[in-house]
Amino acid sequence: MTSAPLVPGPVTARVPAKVNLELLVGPLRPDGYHALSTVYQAVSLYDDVTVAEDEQWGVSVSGALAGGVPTGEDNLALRAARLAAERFDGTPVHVSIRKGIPVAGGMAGGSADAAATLVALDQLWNLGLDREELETAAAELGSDVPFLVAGGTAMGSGRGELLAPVLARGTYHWVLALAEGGLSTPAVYAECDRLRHGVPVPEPVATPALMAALRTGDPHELAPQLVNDLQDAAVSLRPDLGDVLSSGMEYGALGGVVSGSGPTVAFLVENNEAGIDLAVALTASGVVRDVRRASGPVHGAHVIHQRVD
Ligand SMILES: C[C@@](CO)(OP(=O)(O)O)[C@H](O)COP(=O)(O)OP(=O)(O)OC[C@H]1O[C@@H](n2ccc(N)nc2=O)[C@H](O)[C@@H]1O
Ligand SMILES: Nc1ncnc2c1ncn2[C@@H]1O[C@H](COP(=O)(O)OP(=O)(O)O)[C@@H](O)[C@H]1O
Repeated sequence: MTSAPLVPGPVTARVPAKVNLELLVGPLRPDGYHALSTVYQAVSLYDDVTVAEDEQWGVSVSGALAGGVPTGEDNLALRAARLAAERFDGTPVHVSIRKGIPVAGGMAGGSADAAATLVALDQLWNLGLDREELETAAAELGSDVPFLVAGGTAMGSGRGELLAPVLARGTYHWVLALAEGGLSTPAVYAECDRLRHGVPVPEPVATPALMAALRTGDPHELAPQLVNDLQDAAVSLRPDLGDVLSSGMEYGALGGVVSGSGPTVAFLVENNEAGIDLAVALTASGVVRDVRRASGPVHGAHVIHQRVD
């Protein structure tokens, strides 16, 4: 008796969001990107991305946060799948995304989906890619895609795609204030350039005090080191973020910073209980649309499920 050939079943990868603990923005480079020195931390808000063999390329998005995500060729996960197919001789897949990461929120949701797609296809197509091969493909898709493959806490240089490990002890607790609508990353970088016009901008260098704070594992040490050179630009485009930042501090956050290009604001709190208190206070205040609690660091994109058909 001959049995039907085994078809590889759909593979699901889970991928976290990120916050930038430090985001130092250097001069605009000739290729249109800014030189960066950043420290990323992966935090426990997740998208789940499933890839399945199909007759044609496609992508679908579900979940309460799915609004605003493109479902055509612009979707970064679909772009990741097509890039992987070109490079590794793959056939069409359908990508299904369950969104738990705010869209256009400065938490790298699209980049996360691209990272998860690469990791899931590595398994679906049995490619056996090593970390370097995954991160090289990731860098072609966006500056912070390699970090979403890596996860943890890491330093990013170049345009953000060159990663180096950072020694971080402990677990940090975050309250994330979500905003109505998103901010465009290129628009925020452009506003940063506009605000700094005529001011000399040095090459960015990671702050030793931040690295020292991360080695202590103490959120009180980390809080004063949180810094984002895009924050003024994000607040300039969205002045309501100024109120969000001051409310969070008033209600007991140890520190607060706009996440990446915003408009999400990340508040560092002492522990889980303090996170619950701050989330309740911010929600009751009406200054934020919605809040999420998260902790970090967590792992980067990883396979959580493969169905065997
Ligand atoms: C600002 C950051 C901070 O981590 O995150 P988000 O807020 O988007 O999550 C990143 O730099 C976003 O990285 P990513 O979203 O991957 O950006 P990319 O697709 O590579 O670039 C989109 C556009 O952002 C601008 N850009 C991006 C990276 C960089 N180092 N300099 C830039 O000027 C450029 O205008 C570029 O065309
Ligand atoms: N899979 C995806 N998830 C979210 N946004 C996506 C995706 N693919 C493309 N995009 C586009 O990327 C833009 C930036 O989204 P996102 O990566 O969530 O934010 P940010 O760059 O602020 O971290 C969105 O406005 C959306 O148009």
